Amino acid sequence: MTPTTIRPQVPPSGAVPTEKKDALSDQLSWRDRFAALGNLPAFFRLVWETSPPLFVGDALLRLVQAAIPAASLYIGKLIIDQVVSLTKAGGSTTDTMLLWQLVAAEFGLAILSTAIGRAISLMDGLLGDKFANATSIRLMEHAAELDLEQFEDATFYDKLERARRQTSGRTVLLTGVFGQVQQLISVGFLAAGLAVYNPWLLLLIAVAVTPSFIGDNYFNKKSYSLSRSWTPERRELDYLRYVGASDETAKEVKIFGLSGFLIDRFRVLSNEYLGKNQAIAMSRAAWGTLLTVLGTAGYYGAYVWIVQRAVTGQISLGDLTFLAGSFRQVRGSLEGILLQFSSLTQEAIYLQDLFDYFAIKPLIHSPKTPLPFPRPVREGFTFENVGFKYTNSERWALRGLSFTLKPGEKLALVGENGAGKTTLVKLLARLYDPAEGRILLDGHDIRNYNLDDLRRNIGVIFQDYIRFKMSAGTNIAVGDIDERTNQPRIENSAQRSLADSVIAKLPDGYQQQLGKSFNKGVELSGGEWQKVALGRAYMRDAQLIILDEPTAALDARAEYEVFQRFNALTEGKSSVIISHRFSTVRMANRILVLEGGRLVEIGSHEELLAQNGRYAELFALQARGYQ
Ligand SMILES: Nc1ncnc2c1ncn2[C@@H]1O[C@H](COP(=O)(O)OP(=O)(O)OP(=O)(O)O)[C@@H](O)[C@H]1O
Repeated sequence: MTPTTIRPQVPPSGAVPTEKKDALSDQLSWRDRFAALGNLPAFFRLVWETSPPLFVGDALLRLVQAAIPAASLYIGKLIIDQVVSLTKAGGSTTDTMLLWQLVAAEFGLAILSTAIGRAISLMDGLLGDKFANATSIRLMEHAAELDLEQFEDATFYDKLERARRQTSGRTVLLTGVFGQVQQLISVGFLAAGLAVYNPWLLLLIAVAVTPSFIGDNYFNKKSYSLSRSWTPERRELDYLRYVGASDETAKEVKIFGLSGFLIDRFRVLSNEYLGKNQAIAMSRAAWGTLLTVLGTAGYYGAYVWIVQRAVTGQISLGDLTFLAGSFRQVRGSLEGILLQFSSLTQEAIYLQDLFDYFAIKPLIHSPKTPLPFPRPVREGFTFENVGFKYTNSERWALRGLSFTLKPGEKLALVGENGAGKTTLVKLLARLYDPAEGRILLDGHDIRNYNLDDLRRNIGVIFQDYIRFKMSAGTNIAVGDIDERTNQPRIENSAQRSLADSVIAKLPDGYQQQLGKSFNKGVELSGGEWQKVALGRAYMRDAQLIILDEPTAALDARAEYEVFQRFNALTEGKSSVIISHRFSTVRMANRILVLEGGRLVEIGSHEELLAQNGRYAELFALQARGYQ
């Protein structure tokens, strides 16, 4: 197996009950495997929901197909017996008639079997594709509900990754399970025929198939635990492949000459995995051969018994072919079922990943009975002793933060890198909830409002905004995606953010595909992208607009102009601006200075200069740079 097809796996963690299974994956017992089969009903429900007609059609066809082998063997027996009696008796026309009818029936069955086989693969394919699409959509829908914090958790990410892979691989499970049931029914018919002659034959079959089943099961378990323990590395391999071969990284990879470093790392990791996997594959092949020889010996034991009975005249020639054929088929099918059973349970265990992912519930959600969102906001947003720590960090990103953002106020956040400015903004938009204290809106905790209402009333443009590889118009419309067909509004927003002059230069104007990776796509400069992204803030009819340094790539004149216009255009609305340029910051009504997650100063530009504290110091530092 190449690294590309390495099963997505997860490292042990104790967060969710199912994770226990991860830690024990080396000791997957029969009980675990049977327990994993418990996922199948839920899986079938999902498949059924995908398309009831295809599901039923597939099942019915397989039922008919299951009966064909036994019927065909039985007709074969009748044909041979008929031929034998005809050769003995000289053959009358009526007897020959029956013979030809039997041959025609056998022919009919062969055609029917082929046709049904084709129809089944067609239905499996259609159903599998539909199921994969439906699951991908559910996956995205569920991802949209989850918290930002959950995405930043490595264990969660592994789970998401594995679930994502389930969507394409599940067709295998679908065909596998359907095929298993079909084969079981088929074996039932054939075994009934064998049992009529001698029930001991069935026991002999069981003995013949058990060794290779045990062997295969053992090796499946080994591959499973190997691949499961490899999730983090597999993610790293994916990441290396992306960094090593992507339009977004090509520039830096070239400049810093990183390709050798990346490829070496990839090679080491992938070879390590390959080596481990190869070892398992080789011992599996060796043991598999040995155990199959044992099984074959069992089969020939039974064959000898059948042949002997035919020679002594205890059974007819037709019986001989029927029994030998049935025995061979039952053995083959049973082996198939048992072998597939271990891979089936393995698939069912992987299925657990998908269900685990769907079972993750967001912690940030709307209350059952939300308060109506104030329009207009009357008192503003009040931080009351707010503290916040990222899950994966011991440090408080923000602590003891108290201030009020009044309606209509223009607030600027100032502080050195890592001071907590972006974190404050994320808390306002409820991307996270505070660990300590509360944030109030018009006197009520923001958790009491509908989450969508809150977010609809807050427009945030982050410093790492997304450069959608879509049209220029869509790149602005994402600010209020419901208005994406409202061209005047898009153009108006572009005008306000100064993106109109950028778009005017594009060959296809607002329809212009942005991003080089698409045909006829045009790449913008950093500053041009920012003007387009800023347009998103104007698309939205928000009461609070937050700009988290989205202007850093603008030249000084453009940034000055953007903020002058911003102040005029957001008249009456509250705004929060994060910028490291004091020429911008000083335009705000009030400036909030953060240091190490704490509020150290708050006031207007003049007040803070007069205080001669941290702000004055930072201001002087920057001013000196311009002298
Ligand atoms: N997703 C995260 N997980 C863990 N820690 C984080 C995360 N995001 C930020 N931090 C940490 O929280 C602290 C505050 O980060 P924040 O992004 O709020 O700073 P900032 O003031 O916006 O910085 P900058 O000026 O560099 O944008 C930093 O120490 C940072 O390392």
